[in-house]
Amino acid sequence: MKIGLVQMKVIDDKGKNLIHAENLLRDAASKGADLIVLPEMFNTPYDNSYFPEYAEERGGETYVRLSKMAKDNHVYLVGGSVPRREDGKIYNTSYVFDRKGDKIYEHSKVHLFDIQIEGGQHFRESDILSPGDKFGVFPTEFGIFGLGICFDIRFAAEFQKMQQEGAVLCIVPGAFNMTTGPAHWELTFRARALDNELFMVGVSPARDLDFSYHAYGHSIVTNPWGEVVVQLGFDEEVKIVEIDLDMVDSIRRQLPILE
Ligand SMILES: NC(=O)CC(=O)C(=O)O
Repeated sequence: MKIGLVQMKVIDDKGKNLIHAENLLRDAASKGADLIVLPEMFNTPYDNSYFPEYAEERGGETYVRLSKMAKDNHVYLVGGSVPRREDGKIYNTSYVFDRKGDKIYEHSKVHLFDIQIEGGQHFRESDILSPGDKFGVFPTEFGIFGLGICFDIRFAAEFQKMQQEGAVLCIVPGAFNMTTGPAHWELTFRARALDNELFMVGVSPARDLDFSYHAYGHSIVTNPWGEVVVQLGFDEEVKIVEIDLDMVDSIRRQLPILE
């Protein structure tokens, strides 16, 4: 299968972010992508101060546009994530659409990004966002896939559970930063892939020094042997990556740790 990684720049204008995502997604689809992944918080700058203004209910403008992008381009789409409003709370939510534009799954970030690294990054998503309460998997024509959002990747047991529920590939829209990115981005994607002998796909926003939060970029695909299949730089880029999902069974047979 071919995966389109859309490492896009995100600005303080939801309408322009949506148009930009549509254009980049069309480009990825025209190059043969079956599954396209957008970054964490792709319609808003990644900063607590923007989330209330950008938040929409499920079924809002961003949701409708994502569904149309999937249908018009006949692709599976993991719509990065967006601030979602429900019952007076805001969640960091990722919607997944199939080739017909039907929503087949959604995940709200369970483990919120609250860190205080001495001399480095500070962030408290929980000042504004509420956590999701579950992880799961969803079927596709290629096999069963799992989904987490950014900080969720640090919780190995959640990915082990997705593997036990049949996942052969897990997708993580994420926005690590210039403290955690160089230290842990590649490491966590390789580790979760190797622990569970599956493919991992991570898509970040491109870095933009005009905003308070400097995303690491480096969108990545890692394989069941724990290798990096592809890793981008920090700038905006659309990349198509071909993977062979038969590698999952092959590695699990040769190195039967999951048994
Ligand atoms: N956006 C995030 O959740 C960032 C993150 O997980 C990190 O470790 O950095």
